[in-house]
Amino acid sequence: MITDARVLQAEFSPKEVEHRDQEVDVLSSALEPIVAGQPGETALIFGPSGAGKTCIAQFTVGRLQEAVGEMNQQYVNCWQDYTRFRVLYRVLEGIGRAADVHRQSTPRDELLERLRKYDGPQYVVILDEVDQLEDPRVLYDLYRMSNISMVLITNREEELFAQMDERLSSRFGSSVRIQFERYTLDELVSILSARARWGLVADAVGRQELALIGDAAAGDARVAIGILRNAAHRASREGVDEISVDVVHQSIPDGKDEVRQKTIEQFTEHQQILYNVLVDAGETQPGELYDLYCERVDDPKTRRTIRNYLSKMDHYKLVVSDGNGRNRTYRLR
Ligand SMILES: Nc1ncnc2c1ncn2[C@@H]1O[C@H](COP(=O)(O)OP(=O)(O)OP(=O)(O)O)[C@@H](O)[C@H]1O
Repeated sequence: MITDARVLQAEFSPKEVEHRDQEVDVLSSALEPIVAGQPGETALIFGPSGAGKTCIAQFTVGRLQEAVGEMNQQYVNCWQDYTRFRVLYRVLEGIGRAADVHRQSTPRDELLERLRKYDGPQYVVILDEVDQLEDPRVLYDLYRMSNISMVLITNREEELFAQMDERLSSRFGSSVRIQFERYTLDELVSILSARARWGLVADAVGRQELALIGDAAAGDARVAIGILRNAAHRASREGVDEISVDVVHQSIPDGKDEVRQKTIEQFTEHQQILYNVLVDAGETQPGELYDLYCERVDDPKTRRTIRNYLSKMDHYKLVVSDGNGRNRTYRLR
């Protein structure tokens, strides 16, 4: 049944992308000056979870690198690398200048100085989940570097700008904006068909089954691929060569659950604690949640940081079992 398991993984970066020609074109135009050795315009990509923002950014920057030849690129997930220091570290890492940096002892100014001295080829930095930065001033640090271009990705534009002071928002207010919408059912079906073609035996799944998966995924390609992956494994276990409607129905809860579980596994310690507070407390107001969270940690993050974490969990529509076999989505705002 499965001929290439990698293409059914969420992390897989496809060589061909479906249905985002316009978004690819706008981002390519923003970065076009790089072809002539100049920095590109800052691009700001926003839209809901699973709409292909990361995939399209990586695809477009990858394609540009192939065309330009000499160009550097780095992907930073600000959900994981959320401090100013860690972002600068990752940016230096992308040009091979971070090997001797020590988290405890190297001063941040030293990192900035190294970046300022960078005079190599044009360098594109993709900052994903950029609204999760603890200190958005790092965007200004990067903005001032001569050979660096930025692609910023966030779920909601307002959340990013709400954290910026006037200087930052006026700098980034003129970024090239690219809005991503949820995928339609037909679009999800063609994304899934491509994955089935690359990763499953011929005729393993029909259009009707793919449409069922797409419908359950409600516009989110990550969830759709997760359900397909589960269905393929289930069919393999059952020793059949075809994914039936029944198999799809049985795979929907597991597929969704796996995506949720993966998201939770990526949480930092404080996000994990907050998530556990949420699970234990059920439907609660954000203010109460903050107090409950503070009771469980010695060094609480600020209210603003916790609000950011909550809004992220909300975007991921984290569904938690209430222990009675029912699932419920916690309302966070
Ligand atoms: N147009 C597309 N063609 C092929 N695969 C796609 C496309 N869009 C998304 N995918 C796949 O769907 C999955 C989710 O996409 P992606 O991570 O880009 O979503 P996102 O919008 O960045 O979501 P989030 O906000 O949750 O990070 C990935 O496995 C990606 O490869």
